[in-house]
Amino acid sequence: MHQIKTFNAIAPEGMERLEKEKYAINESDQPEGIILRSKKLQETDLPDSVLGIARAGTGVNNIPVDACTEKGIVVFNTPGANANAVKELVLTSLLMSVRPVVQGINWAQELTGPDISEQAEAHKKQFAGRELEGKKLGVIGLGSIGAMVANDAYRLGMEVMGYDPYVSVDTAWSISRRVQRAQDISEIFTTCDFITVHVPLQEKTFHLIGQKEIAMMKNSAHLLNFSRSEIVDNHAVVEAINNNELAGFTTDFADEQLLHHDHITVLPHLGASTEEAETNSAKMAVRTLKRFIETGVIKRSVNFPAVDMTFYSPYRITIINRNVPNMLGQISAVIADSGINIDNMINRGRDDYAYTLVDIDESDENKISEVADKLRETKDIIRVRVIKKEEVPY
Ligand SMILES: NC(=O)c1ccc[n+]([C@@H]2O[C@H](COP(=O)([O-])OP(=O)(O)OC[C@H]3O[C@@H](n4cnc5c(N)ncnc54)[C@H](O)[C@@H]3O)[C@@H](O)[C@H]2O)c1
Ligand SMILES: O=C(O)[C@H](O)COP(=O)(O)O
Repeated sequence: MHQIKTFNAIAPEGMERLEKEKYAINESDQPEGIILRSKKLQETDLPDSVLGIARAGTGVNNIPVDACTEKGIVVFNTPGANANAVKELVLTSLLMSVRPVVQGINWAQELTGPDISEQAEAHKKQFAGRELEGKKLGVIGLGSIGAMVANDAYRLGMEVMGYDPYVSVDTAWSISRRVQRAQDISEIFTTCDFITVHVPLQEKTFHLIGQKEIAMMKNSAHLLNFSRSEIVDNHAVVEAINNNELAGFTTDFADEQLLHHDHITVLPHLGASTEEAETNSAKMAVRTLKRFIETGVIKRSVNFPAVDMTFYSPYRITIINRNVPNMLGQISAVIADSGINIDNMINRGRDDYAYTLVDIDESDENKISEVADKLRETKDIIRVRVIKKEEVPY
């Protein structure tokens, strides 16, 4: 039985793909796999049993990824699975930043008397807004979300400029050629009426938008943050808005200093909270983790290379090692010295670590267990796993 632990509510459409005969959910404190959303794993001791962690979502800043890599724990996420949900909320927020819709709705609810309709007509002017058409939107980060926001904002009639020095080839192909490319991030800050940021939280994106960057923006600009709170310096935002140096801010991340401010809208991290996004993310996370547990195949990992090989042999050995010279030679030698024939083998490196799958033409479990122990004793090998090929019913 494979033991899985979950944190946060993971959509049942995903969890039900873990067959009851093979998987036990939240029944052990020694799980092989963890599935979670935004739970901060930094606050949890990870037992040695953990092989893989699947984030049903995109941001992995709630997972101690470097520590996991050192322990040979593979971390996965679900790229793009919730992008449409975030895009729709960003577009909603853009529209709400120019139309005082919520204020109008709340005002209308308070109306009393026999002439409600006349009162509404007489006072509607106070809720007049502006239009997005013809205004310029800057999109920082053209990944799954940024690319969708850029394309759809263009379709709404906005002029759109994007900035992403690391944009992937696939995403670059999906972006409308009418979206202008900024050569430098300052072009976005100095020329745009609306600026939305869609980058991961990393050391180099912490306070990517701070006092200096806000000072470059138009006083009439509106800033949106649906990425992570720490990417924008909220204190600098409040100061700038109070000094009329920035017109407004919408964020998906609650922070006390942002509350009860007329020009600041705070949402309770709702970007990915749609039925569709939760289902997509859960299904993708479960599929990825299940494949890794059952076959050792790695896909969509944020800390190990993608490695796939069809599993034909009776047993597979998976090896995580430091990416240093002659590891493959050592692995092959240990296996050959044990008299085991290698059917197939694949190895990929990523930064300081590498991952190897070795399919062996051997069914003697004692012999396989001995060779696995010898591999574990080899310098620079961090983790070794033996997987028995499961019978696939026809
Ligand atoms: N509010 C929510 O509920 C919600 C939902 C999903 C994702 N997110 C956040 O949004 C982030 C982006 O999500 P995504 O699915 O688009 O991820 P993604 O990985 O597809 O795209 C991120 C993009 O940012 C770019 N980038 C990285 N550093 C940059 C920099 N310094 N300047 C410009 N571009 C840079 C990358 O090249 C990449 O194209 C996630 O990391 C997560 O933190 C929030
Ligand atoms: O990074 C993400 O995917 C989002 O922030 C969604 O987080 P959630 O799964 O906690 O809603």
